[in-house]
Amino acid sequence: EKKKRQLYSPPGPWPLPLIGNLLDMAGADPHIRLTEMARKFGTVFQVGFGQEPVVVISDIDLAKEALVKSGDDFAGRAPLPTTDLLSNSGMGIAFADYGRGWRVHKKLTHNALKMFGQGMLQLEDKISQEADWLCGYLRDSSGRPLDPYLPLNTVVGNVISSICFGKRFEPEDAELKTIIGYNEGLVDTVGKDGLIDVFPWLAKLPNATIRKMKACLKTRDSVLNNNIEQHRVSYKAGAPQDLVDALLKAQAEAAAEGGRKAQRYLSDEHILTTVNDVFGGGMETSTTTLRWILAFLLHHPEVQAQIQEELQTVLCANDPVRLCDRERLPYLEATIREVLRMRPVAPLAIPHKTIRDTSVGDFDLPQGTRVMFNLWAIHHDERHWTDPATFNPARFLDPKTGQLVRGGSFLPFLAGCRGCLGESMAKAELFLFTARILRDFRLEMPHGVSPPSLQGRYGVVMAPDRYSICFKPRKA
Ligand code: HEM
Repeated sequence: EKKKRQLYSPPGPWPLPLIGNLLDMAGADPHIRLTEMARKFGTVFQVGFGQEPVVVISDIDLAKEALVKSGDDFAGRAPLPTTDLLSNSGMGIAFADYGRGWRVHKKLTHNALKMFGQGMLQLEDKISQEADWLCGYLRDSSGRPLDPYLPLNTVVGNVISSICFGKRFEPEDAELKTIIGYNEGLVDTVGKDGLIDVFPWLAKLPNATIRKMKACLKTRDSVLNNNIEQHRVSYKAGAPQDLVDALLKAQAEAAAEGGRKAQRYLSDEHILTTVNDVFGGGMETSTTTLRWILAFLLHHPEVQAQIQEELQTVLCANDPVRLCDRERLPYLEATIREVLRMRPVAPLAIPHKTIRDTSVGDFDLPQGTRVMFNLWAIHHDERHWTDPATFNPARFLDPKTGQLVRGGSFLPFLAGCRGCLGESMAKAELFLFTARILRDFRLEMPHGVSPPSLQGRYGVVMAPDRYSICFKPRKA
């Protein structure tokens, strides 16, 4: 049916030689500029990052058509200098091109997440344990101003670490601090100095971003290698206890089979890159979303109060909060969704590439086309949302029943075979941590300080600036 229609090349601003549309991109964050361009050129348009044209999709139905209905047509990744450095030239999951290596690692990791947490009570227990620790830590602050960055990073990091390495850390732990430190450094450098990724030859010149990145990667490799080596010693054949065990088991099986799979897809470097993707993909994203949630609640005490009332009505006094309570706490869920809508931590997701000639809407996309999904534009689409710039959790609720409504122009984890690997884990963390914090504490700004800016700094992870909160205990 697609073949019969007349298809066109996506429209877009006229590119200059060499620099393409870089001048059109200047002066604002890329997701904002690209949203403005979509208003002018349409929900599928083309823009030149240097000499490389990129097609930008800014409509929920077309995004779903590309990601879900068109199967794996859009499931490729294009190499970029900074992500190549991060991923040892496309190993692991997030920055690996479509193909057997990506599939092997995504499947192994997906299964390990299922086995060691996700989808099972075990994950809920791990998060609840961390929430106990978190609430204890916040209580110890006795309502004095506290920056939630470190404690949130600790609990989120511990959930991931227990799945990857089978261990957790205290916040003062030197290894945890090193992990948080290099992750922060990588978030600060990957994809940030956009020019390096637009003009790859720049990466070959002396360059502060690349230098910083390489230093972080050196530390990362040594921390992860240490843990992997310890597992090599402790792993009992046949009984994997965590993700690293599961990857080592797959490596041993592939080696026993002979052939080239072990070297081609399951070398030590491959294993390291996958573990890094799970830490990298899971830590800053979830921590940052939790920091956005708290920031919005500081601006909207009425929303905070309504969530607390809902928690009080639905849960009995000292009952633990459980994942199965999500259905009964629709306003809390709606608030989390509203924050994910307004501040998608990855507003342009990760760039995709078409793996064969294909189409989206009325447009023709040859094999190898770079494609970006503009989540910011999709989440702020005025055709779907009234006053998209206004924070209003109730937009996710049916006004008659008060229950959550599905769908909407909303895709914070993307979709399809390239979609976020940690979606259920992230949702469980956002729900349980937020519920526990709000059940135990009233969030207040320190005296005389205004609530944190909701502007956000653009980067691989779009984050609010650091801020402090007074966590006032709600009950003895
Ligand atoms: C609030 C938290 C999170 C958000 C908003 C988020 C969002 C996203 C988005 C938008 C993508 C890009 C998908 C694409 O390009 O199609 C992605 C990919 C990914 N995420 Fe998440 N994520 C979160 C948490 C996590 C967690 C906890 C993990 C760890 C298990 C994780 C692991 C990954 C991986 C490995 C990928 C790459 C998938 C692939 O390329 O096939 N994410 N995530």
